[in-house]
Amino acid sequence: MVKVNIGIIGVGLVGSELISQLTAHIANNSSPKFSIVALKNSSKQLLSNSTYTSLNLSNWKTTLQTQGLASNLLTFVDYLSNSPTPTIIIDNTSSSEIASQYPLFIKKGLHIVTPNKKAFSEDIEYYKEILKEAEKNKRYLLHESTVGAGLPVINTLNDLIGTDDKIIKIEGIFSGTLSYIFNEFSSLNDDTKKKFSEIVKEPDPRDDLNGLDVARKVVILGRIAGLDLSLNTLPIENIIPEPLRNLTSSSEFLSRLSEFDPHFDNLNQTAKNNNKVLRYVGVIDLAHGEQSVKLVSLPSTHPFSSLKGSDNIIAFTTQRFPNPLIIQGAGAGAAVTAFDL
Ligand SMILES: NC(=O)C1=CN([C@@H]2O[C@H](COP(=O)(O)OP(=O)(O)OC[C@H]3O[C@@H](n4cnc5c(N)ncnc54)[C@H](OP(=O)(O)O)[C@@H]3O)[C@@H](O)[C@H]2O)C=CC1
Ligand SMILES: N[C@@H](CC=O)C(=O)O
Ligand code: NA
Repeated sequence: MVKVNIGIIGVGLVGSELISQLTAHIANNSSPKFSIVALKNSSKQLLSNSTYTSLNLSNWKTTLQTQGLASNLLTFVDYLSNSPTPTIIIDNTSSSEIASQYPLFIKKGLHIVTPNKKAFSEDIEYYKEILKEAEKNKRYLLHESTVGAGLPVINTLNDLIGTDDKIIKIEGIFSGTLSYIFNEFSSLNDDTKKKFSEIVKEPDPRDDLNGLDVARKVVILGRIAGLDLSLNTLPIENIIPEPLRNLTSSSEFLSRLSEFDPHFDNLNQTAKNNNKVLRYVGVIDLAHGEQSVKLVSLPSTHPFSSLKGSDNIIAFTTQRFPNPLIIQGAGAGAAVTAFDL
C-alpha cells in the first residue's frame, strides 16, 4: 500500500485536533495510511528528512517552537513536492494569502484538503481557475468542512448534482455560533430569560454576527449548484448594532453589546407573540433566483426551530426530494471539523 504524505499549514484549534486524530490513527494501525512530514504556522515550520519519515509528534508544539525554522511557504511547498509518494497539503488557516497559493500547490503536484473558506467564496474567476487547475492536473481539491464542518453537506450536494437531480432550494442554519446564540436566546418554552449579550460570549463572534461566515457558506454551496454567487452582491444582514460595527477591540464590543439587549428583546418578543422563534438562516432559492442571509422568525413547528446547542441544519429541496433531505448535527468545533479533512 502506498503511504500518503501530509503537510499541515495551520496548527490552531482545527490543526491541533487534526494532528491528534492522525497520530492516534497512526498509533492504532499496524500499517497506517498516512505520515505527517511537515507542519507550519505563521512564524515557524518543521520539515522531516529527505526520506520523508514521519515527524516525531509526541511534543510537537514545543518542537515547532524551539526547533522550527522560520516560516517559508516556498520551501515548505518545495519540500512536499519532492516527496515520491502522493502528498496532501492541508490548509487549516483562514488565510487569504495561503488560499491564493492553491494554483502553485496544484502545479507542484500536491492535493489540497481544507476547511478554509476563502478560495471558494471570494473572487469567482479565481475560484473557477483553481477548479480548472485541479481537474487539469488530476489533483484533489477537497473542502467538505468549509460548510457544516464535518457534516456531509458538500458531498451530498455533489452527489445530488452528479446524479442529475434538480436542486430547487438549499436553506439552512450554517453557523454553529449563531445556532447556539439563537437556540439559547429564542425558544418558546424557555424560562431562562438570558440576555442576548450574556449568551454572546465567544472570544470574537463578529464574523458570525455580521453574517459573513454564513454568506461565505451560501456562496460556496450556490457556486457548486451552478450559480455565479458573489459576497459583493449577496444580501447579507449584519445583526451587529450599527454603533458597534467599527469597534476594533473585541472586548469593548462584548462589553458594550449589553446596551443593545432591549433591541434583541424586542425582536424576540415580537416573534414570541406570533408563536415564532428567531433563527439566522441562509437560503439559496434556485427556482426563484433569490438568495438571502438573514435573521428570520420561524413558526415553532419549523424543523429549524427545534435545533439544539450549536448544531447546523441544512435542507435540500430537489426534484427527487420535494420533502427536503435534511442534514443535521454539530456544525462547528475542532473534533467535528478535523475528522473530515
Ligand atoms: N473552529 C471551527 O469550529 C471551524 C473552523 N473552520 C475553519 O478552519 C480553519 C481553521 O480554524 P481554527 O483552527 O479555528 O483557527 P485558529 O485561528 O485556531 O488557527 C489558525 C492557524 O493558522 C495559522 N496561520 C494563519 N495564517 C497563516 C499563514 N499565513 N501561514 C501559516 N499559518 C498561518 C495560525 O498560526 P499562528 O498562530 O502562528 O498565527 C494558526 O496555527 C478556518 O479557516 C476556519 O474557518 C471550519 C469549520 C469549523
Ligand atoms: N464560525 C463558524 C465556524 C467555522 O466555520 C461557525 O460558528 O459555524
Ligand atoms: Na461539511
